[in-house]
Amino acid sequence: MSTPEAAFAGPGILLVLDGWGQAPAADDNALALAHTPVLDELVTRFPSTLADASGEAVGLLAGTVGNSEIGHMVIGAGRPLPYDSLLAQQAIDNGTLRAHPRLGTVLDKTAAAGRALHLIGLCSDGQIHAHVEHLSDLLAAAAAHQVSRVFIHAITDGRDVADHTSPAYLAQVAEFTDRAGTGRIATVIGRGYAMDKAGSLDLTEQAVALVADGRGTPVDSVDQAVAASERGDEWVPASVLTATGDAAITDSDAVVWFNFRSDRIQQFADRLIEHLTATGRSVDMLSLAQYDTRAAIPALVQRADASGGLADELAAAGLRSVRVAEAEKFEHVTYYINGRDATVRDVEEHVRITGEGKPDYIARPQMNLDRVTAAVVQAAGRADVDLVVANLANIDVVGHTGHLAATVTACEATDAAVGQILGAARDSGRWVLAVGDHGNAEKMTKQAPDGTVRPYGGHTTNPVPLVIVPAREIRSASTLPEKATLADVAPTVLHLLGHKPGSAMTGRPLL
Ligand SMILES: O=C(O)[C@@H](CO)OP(=O)(O)O
Ligand SMILES: [Mn+2]
Ligand SMILES: [Mn+2]
Repeated sequence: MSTPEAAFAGPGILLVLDGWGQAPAADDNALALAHTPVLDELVTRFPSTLADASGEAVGLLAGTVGNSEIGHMVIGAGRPLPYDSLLAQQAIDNGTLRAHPRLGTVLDKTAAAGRALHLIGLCSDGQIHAHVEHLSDLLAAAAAHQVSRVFIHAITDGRDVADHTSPAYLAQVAEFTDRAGTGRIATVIGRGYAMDKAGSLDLTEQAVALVADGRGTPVDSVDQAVAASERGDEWVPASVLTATGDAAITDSDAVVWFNFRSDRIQQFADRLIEHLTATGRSVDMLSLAQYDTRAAIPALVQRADASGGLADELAAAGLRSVRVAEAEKFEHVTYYINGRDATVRDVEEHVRITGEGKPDYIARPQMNLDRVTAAVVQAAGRADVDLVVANLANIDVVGHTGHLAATVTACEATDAAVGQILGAARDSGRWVLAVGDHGNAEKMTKQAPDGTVRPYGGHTTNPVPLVIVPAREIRSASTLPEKATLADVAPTVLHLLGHKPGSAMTGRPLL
């Protein structure tokens, strides 16, 4: 491997622009509509390429949109990692999920005792947190083990899929139960409540009371539940299907969570476990994939090993890094980029920027970007810091609102922040590697199954820009390979820092 050119070598900044995808200019492309002189100049003036951030290139099923977890994990690991959604799908396809001994034991016990099985999860095919078809396999397993009382506690989406599509997914669930010959939808609630991860326990408690105690608005149909929301599928109020009858969790029941991604379901799982324990109910609980809950829940699919990534290499080389992000993406530049490892290594400093009050992303698309930027600039000015790792969250977080004008403002705010960070990098003699973790804001509409084009705040399969800004003016024009993936980021970062890629990394230095 060659040594990096002098203009590139040395301390640097790894800047993840969350949700920064590439697509041709169009009237639903917020990044193209926004006035972004800094980002525009970045990709034309400095070595840049497009990196794959979705599907097989990062460890997802082919054609699956990228997401922040796998995006940051692959950026850190320097190799694609079979993600939980892929592992769950493989376990379904090869029959090991429904034949899982842990599942079999729980189902047999439940059937023998005449107890109920509760299946809780997000009902859509967004494939970021869950896939509704995984529920179908669990229903088939329940039927095979003669569990006759099966209650589905459905969480509606509207974020990873177009809004107002939840009735179609709930109809699909009804088809699954018909086909399996067991199971009924017992409750419905929006993910805004059931999948809060901001610590808003008042929201989580509504989901807990619904599922554990059957406390919610009585409804005659799932459509009635969905129609009661004034803010789309994400905020469907806690609803109890009267036709299903009493589906509260009783002692010795079984609970299986079918989200594969932990971050947004773990707060609910934690609180449900605590509530059941406090009310003297002991249940058998399983989760599809591993959750980061306070009390461990046995999982049906084990996580891929993500060790040997950037954090381990930086620690081995004694290179100091400062990680900066606002609350929404803090775990991404710490826990996920470190390979789902919560250890804070001696050479790491973590800076979490929090705002005041409840964020309103449409009213304040700037979020707390000024403070994130200030923290990055401050860390960049420190001679003892080899690498600053930062996530600028706005493009993705505001993009999720599906609100085009607010997302355009978020892109413009990000552009100005990148401008300031580039200035600080020049002053401190640092290179900057800027990269998206998956697409989002470059596509703000989606065609619904009925042919209508609707606002869409979710992620995309588009590639992401990857740019390397040298520490000093370059004389010879360096170019990057035409094709890259997120797995190339860690090897490139280590190379720019004057080190070899880790032996576990399969990505390559791009310079
Ligand atoms: O907000 C989230 O939970 C997902 C979308 O469902 O986005 P991200 O992968 O960027 O966290
Ligand atoms: Mn992201
Ligand atoms: Mn996102």
